[in-house]
Amino acid sequence: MGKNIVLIGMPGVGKSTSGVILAKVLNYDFLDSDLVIQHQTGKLLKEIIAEKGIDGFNAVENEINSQIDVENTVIATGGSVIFGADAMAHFKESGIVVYLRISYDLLDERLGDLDERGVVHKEGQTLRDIYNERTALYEKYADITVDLDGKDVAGTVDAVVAQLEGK
Ligand SMILES: Nc1ncnc2c1ncn2[C@@H]1O[C@H](COP(=O)(O)OP(=O)(O)O)[C@@H](O)[C@H]1O
Ligand SMILES: O=C(O)C1=C[C@@H](OP(=O)(O)O)[C@@H](O)[C@H](O)C1
Ligand SMILES: [Mg+2]
Repeated sequence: MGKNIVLIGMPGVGKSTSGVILAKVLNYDFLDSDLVIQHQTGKLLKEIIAEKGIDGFNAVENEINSQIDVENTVIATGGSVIFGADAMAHFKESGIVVYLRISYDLLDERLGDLDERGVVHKEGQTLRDIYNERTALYEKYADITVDLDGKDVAGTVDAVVAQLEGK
């Protein structure tokens, strides 16, 4: 079975944008797990968040990601997937987990309004809080970490390919 390449990282780092190009370069398939969630539930992510709240969304995200059954596929996950222990265990087993890391300052510049963007967070959490809480989890699950600061999409893809070759 050909292992998947599973992209994790903060929203706005380019998991979806760079992921599809990475798939072309590697001659892999591409899957955006946010779209799988929307397809399976028949709802937009923001509708699920509005209806079920953050914990409810994370539960749906965890369950659907745990059941993704593909191979030789670049999977762009949603930024909050790391809150789902089952999903991450599944991805660790069936893929190489690649953490696309961005500095806090660049993320702050890149992300617009957190609510508009649908970033799941608790009431009152700042971007700094979210960044710190998630960084520990991204690091915990990463097989490979690629630093994105100063890289455009092509540079990101090249850096991921180079690190995968070393694996
Ligand atoms: N390396 C990059 N440099 C600058 N902008 C980028 C880069 N990667 C992605 N973007 C832009 O950031 C936005 C969010 O990218 P997206 O792929 O949706 O991120 P994610 O899936 O990680 O949330 C898009 O507008 C995209 O064009
Ligand atoms: O990080 C987050 O809280 C989220 C990121 C989104 O995906 P991207 O990381 O692709 O933007 C999407 O799953 C949802 O809006 C929640
Ligand atoms: Mg995405």
